[in-house]
Amino acid sequence: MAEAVLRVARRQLSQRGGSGAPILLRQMFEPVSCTFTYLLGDRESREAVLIDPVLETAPRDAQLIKELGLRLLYAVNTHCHADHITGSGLLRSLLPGCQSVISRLSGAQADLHIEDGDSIRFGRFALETRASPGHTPGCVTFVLNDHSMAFTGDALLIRGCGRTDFQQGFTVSTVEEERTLNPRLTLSCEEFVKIMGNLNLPKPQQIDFAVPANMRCGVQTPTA
Ligand SMILES: N[C@@H](CCC(=O)N[C@@H](CCS)C(=O)NCC(=O)O)C(=O)O
Ligand SMILES: [Fe+2]
Repeated sequence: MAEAVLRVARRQLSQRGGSGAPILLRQMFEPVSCTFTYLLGDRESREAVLIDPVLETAPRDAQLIKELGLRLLYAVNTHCHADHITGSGLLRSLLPGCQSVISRLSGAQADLHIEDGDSIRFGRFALETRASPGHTPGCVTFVLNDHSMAFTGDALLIRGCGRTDFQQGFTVSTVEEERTLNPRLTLSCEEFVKIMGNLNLPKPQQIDFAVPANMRCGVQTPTA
């Protein structure tokens, strides 16, 4: 499912971090599961993080990271995905030094487990971890430390939200837009619970093998 980048408090999609230093941002798309993967890097130190990589496109992402002269520190997951296998396990093999990351509450394996309030640092920047359960209990949102961007995974979608009935575009919007225009977020609590309990969506096609694989950080080979 499409991942949403939200501009917080009406700020334009920032190319500058809290330190006043330019940040490198790339959005990449995986067409089978319609997943957006985000690469963020510090142009000075060349340290980078990748948010929600997909197994099939991990080699593409690794190639881009090498071409840009970046050093990937973390391949992070917003949640244990049901519609695709994460690329975080493969990336730690393709790019030595990269660590896989997911929330402790996801119950999934990873090199690093994060919790609400934890910061993921890369160069002069950091992603702040905010718990955003609902779609899954372990869903987190990553907020850039200058609060210009938020990566919400499937917890909050543009004009929608992630389904709540299983396992425990240039896609940009703003928190204000979603508060006022999102058809689900403008309902009363009772109406929201009723709608979400009656979506009657089919199971994601890859769920039966994607979730078990993602509980093991995707597909990975042992590191030396
Ligand atoms: N067709 C897709 C899965 C569609 C789906 O269930 N999407 C999830 C997010 C990915 S886990 C969701 O929460 N959708 C919300 C909605 O309102 O549609 C597939 O089979 O892969
Ligand atoms: Fe999901």
